[in-house]
Amino acid sequence: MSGTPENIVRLDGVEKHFGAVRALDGVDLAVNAGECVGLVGHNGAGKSTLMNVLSGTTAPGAGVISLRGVDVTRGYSVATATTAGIRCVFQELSLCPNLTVAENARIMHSALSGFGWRRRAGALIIDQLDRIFPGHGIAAGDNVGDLSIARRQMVEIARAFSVTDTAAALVILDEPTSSLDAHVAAQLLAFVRDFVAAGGSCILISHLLGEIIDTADRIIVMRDGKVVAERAGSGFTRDSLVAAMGSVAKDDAAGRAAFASKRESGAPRVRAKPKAQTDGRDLVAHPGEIVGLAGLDGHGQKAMLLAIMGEGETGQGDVTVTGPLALVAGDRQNDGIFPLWSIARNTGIRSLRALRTGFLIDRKKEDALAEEWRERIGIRTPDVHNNILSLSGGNQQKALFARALASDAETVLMDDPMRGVDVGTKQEVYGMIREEAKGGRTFIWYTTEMDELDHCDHVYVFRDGRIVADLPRSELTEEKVLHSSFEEAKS
Ligand SMILES: Nc1ncnc2c1ncn2[C@@H]1O[C@H](COP(=O)(O)OP(=O)(O)OP(=O)(O)O)[C@@H](O)[C@H]1O
Repeated sequence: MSGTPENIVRLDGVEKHFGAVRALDGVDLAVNAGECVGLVGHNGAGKSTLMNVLSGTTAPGAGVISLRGVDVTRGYSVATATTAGIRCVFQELSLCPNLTVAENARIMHSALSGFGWRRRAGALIIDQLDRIFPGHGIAAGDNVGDLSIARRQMVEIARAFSVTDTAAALVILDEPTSSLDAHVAAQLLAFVRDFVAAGGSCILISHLLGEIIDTADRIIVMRDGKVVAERAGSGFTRDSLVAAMGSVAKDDAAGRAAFASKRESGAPRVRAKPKAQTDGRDLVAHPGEIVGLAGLDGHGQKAMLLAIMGEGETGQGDVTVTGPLALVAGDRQNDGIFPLWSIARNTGIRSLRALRTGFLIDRKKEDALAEEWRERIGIRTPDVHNNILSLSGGNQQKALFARALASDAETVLMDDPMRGVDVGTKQEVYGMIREEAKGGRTFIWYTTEMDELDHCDHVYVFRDGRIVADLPRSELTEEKVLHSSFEEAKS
């Protein structure tokens, strides 16, 4: 059972257990040359673990791995995978933040050694960025730690597709568009189709079912560590995919229609004017409102959220806030989780006052809060005392939501918060946000997903650090948002 030479890679009966958790429970999978395989499944289904096995970073507990028809299970490693041209774009990006873009390219491509390596590494990565993301605005000498998460994602993708001594035979992309805006995501997906047409192979992991259906030749659905469905991409609709995932997702259209948008009057809870704003526009959010921030990524939306969070002290704008705030950070790894702490401590950290007994944090109260939210938001873990890093990416994101929603914040700021969250959970969280807003909570929500703007009472479109459009929900259309996003800001 070691497949045929057409199989770039083939797995038979692969298993991986983490204690009691069966992350992979007998997975069979084959990828051929010249095809894009879509991989979908709920948060914690086992997709990233499967990718880690393929890339050689996780050794399976059982099963057979073969490359081009040859059984390579014994001693399979990162080096074996690299030599075979298997490249990965990880969900939690793997670039070194203290190095430049060119230096990060050098780390992956050992052929870039010797005299003038820095110049050659820079040329290689910039050339690939130009090919995939024309107009990317990234320079070879930029420090990766200074780049936005979207740009870091672009560098990681370009690095995986770059060719030096070994060609990229199979590129595995784990949620590659989750922090890209619609325009840049479309550039990537078009490139993937070209790469596959030229004989390359891709595994595309995503929770954005539309992009999977449009891009993948074949779609594999995982549930609880098993492959539960496999068909040609054209054989699935969004609904049949959701059903195969065993997701509880309901069509949210009814919920959205029933949601009566309103612009409240009276004293706002937040009033904020971006630093670069030269006209009279400002962002206003009243109690009970859901306010959306839109536009192409990197045009001042995150700076606006941080200016509000810092109540103007970041110097990024004029801000007036009343009441406590909480932030669901966009960069989960760097700004969101405390990686050495348990799920319970990560959930409770924004509610310390409520969790105190006397001067001390009451661990029983902290556990009770974490248990309550594990149930409410469906965090998949056998134990809330486990380290936060034992959760899948989407489940870590749910813990960050729980942290903000469980807090006493009257205004919750959300920086593209659905990154990596599965379709079923998203619908539940949308419902929770609407309920909380009905109860008087304010949400200010930056999103790169156009559909999510439909949940907002009011949307501000950003361009070049300024608000360029201000749309009540009744006037909101995708066309208007795109038009404003690309329009030059008037000074
Ligand atoms: N290092 C680890 N220690 C303990 N459990 C782990 C570890 N890595 C993964 N798991 C568990 O294995 C299961 C599968 O996780 P995996 O990250 O593969 O899911 P996923 O399908 O990629 O989810 P997501 O869509 O959220 O990224 C989860 O229950 C997760 O908690």
